[in-house]
Amino acid sequence: MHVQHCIVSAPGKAILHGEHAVVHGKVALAVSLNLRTFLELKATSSGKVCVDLPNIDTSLSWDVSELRMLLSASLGEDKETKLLDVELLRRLREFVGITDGNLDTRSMATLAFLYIYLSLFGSGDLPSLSVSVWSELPTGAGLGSSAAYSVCLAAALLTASGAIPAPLKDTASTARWCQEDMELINSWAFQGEKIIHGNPSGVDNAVGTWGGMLRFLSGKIIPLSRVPLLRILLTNTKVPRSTKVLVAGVKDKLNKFPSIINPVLDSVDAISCTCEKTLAEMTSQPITGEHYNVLEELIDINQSQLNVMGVGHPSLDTLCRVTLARGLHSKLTGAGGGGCGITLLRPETDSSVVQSTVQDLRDCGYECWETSIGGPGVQQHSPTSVKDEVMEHLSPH
Ligand SMILES: Nc1ncnc2c1ncn2[C@@H]1O[C@H](COP(=O)(O)OP(=O)(O)OP(=O)(O)O)[C@@H](O)[C@H]1O
Ligand SMILES: C[C@@](O)(CCO)CC(=O)[O-]
Ligand SMILES: [Mg+2]
Repeated sequence: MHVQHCIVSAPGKAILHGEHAVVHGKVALAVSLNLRTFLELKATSSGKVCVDLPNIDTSLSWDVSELRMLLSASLGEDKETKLLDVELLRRLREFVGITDGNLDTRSMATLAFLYIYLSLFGSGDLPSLSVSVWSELPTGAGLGSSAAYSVCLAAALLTASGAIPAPLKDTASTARWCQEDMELINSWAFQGEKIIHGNPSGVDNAVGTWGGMLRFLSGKIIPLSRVPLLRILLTNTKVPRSTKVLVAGVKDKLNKFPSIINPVLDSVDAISCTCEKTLAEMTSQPITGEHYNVLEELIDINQSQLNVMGVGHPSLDTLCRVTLARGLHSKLTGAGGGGCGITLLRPETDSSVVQSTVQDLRDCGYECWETSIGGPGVQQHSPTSVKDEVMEHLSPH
């Protein structure tokens, strides 16, 4: 089988409110970032499947014939399956050499790739191909790098398998899939997230697929079309952590103290709903300082709730303290336990205040970006439309 060459990308995300609570059926508000993951898929005739993941120093290849041995007769028949195929996953874990509890970056990324590749191509000839993925996002830092990776894998492999058409027409530089195709991409990306995360809510892959700002509740995705332009400072504390471990920790706390933790989760839900209402008001009425005061208070309360859930970290306390000393309010974003935080910048926040804050945070060893939010979801690119820097990482000379 010969597959088509394609380049796709998907955005990372920041969660404004509702991380962790969303895993337990509460509302989350999430927004795409202008930092993206790019994937290039090339057809080859080498009889091999090659994967290059430069962000995590990984370069692997397998003979198509050895991958075929992992398939059982029943595989690949249902391209819309919602449940993980535990038997395929068990074989892949054995093949990749993963023992239970092993969460290393390379194994998780390899497992997600092989699972989607074999599931989508398993019913026919397995094609030789090479896939390279490079991201502008920090890996494992709360900005949805696993979801952007999974969305890119799903979009490229579904397109290559012919399950969905390539949307890019002759002269266009970028193109997006239709709603139905995006739903299929999202459902396969969710499988990738399950492999990497254990028990994901699906909010991260939804933002990676659709982009923009979303309200997410129990798998239901509502795009928020009218949102004010928010200025956000992103800070990476560079403290490593694993989303899978943190999500499991909150579940343990909930099981141990249901009457204590359930009300916290309900309260987070109310934070997301109040934030959504405030954002809506900011697009239908003149924006006032009071709107920003409310957004700042919600950030402070939500950060305290996340600490109660056990997903805070001293590095994040430092972020909140350092920014508050400049009058700015911050919270962790994503799974917490280190990783990234967001700081809300008011429209009147002077660039000198932002610069001094960034300097204070750099002095703590952190990395900062003032970012624009609401970038497009998954898209296909023509090779000439991708920045040279990105192409250099995808196909180094
Ligand atoms: N560019 C990439 N190349 C290869 N693998 C990646 C890449 N980005 C993410 N991954 C995979 O995703 C894993 C990180 O996922 P994890 O969910 O822990 O963090 P995150 O998605 O960045 O944060 P959060 O889920 O809190 O938003 C890595 O261990 C790796 O397996
Ligand atoms: C911590 C969490 O709520 C967000 C991770 O970005 C996990 C999830 O929703 O899958
Ligand atoms: Mg993740």
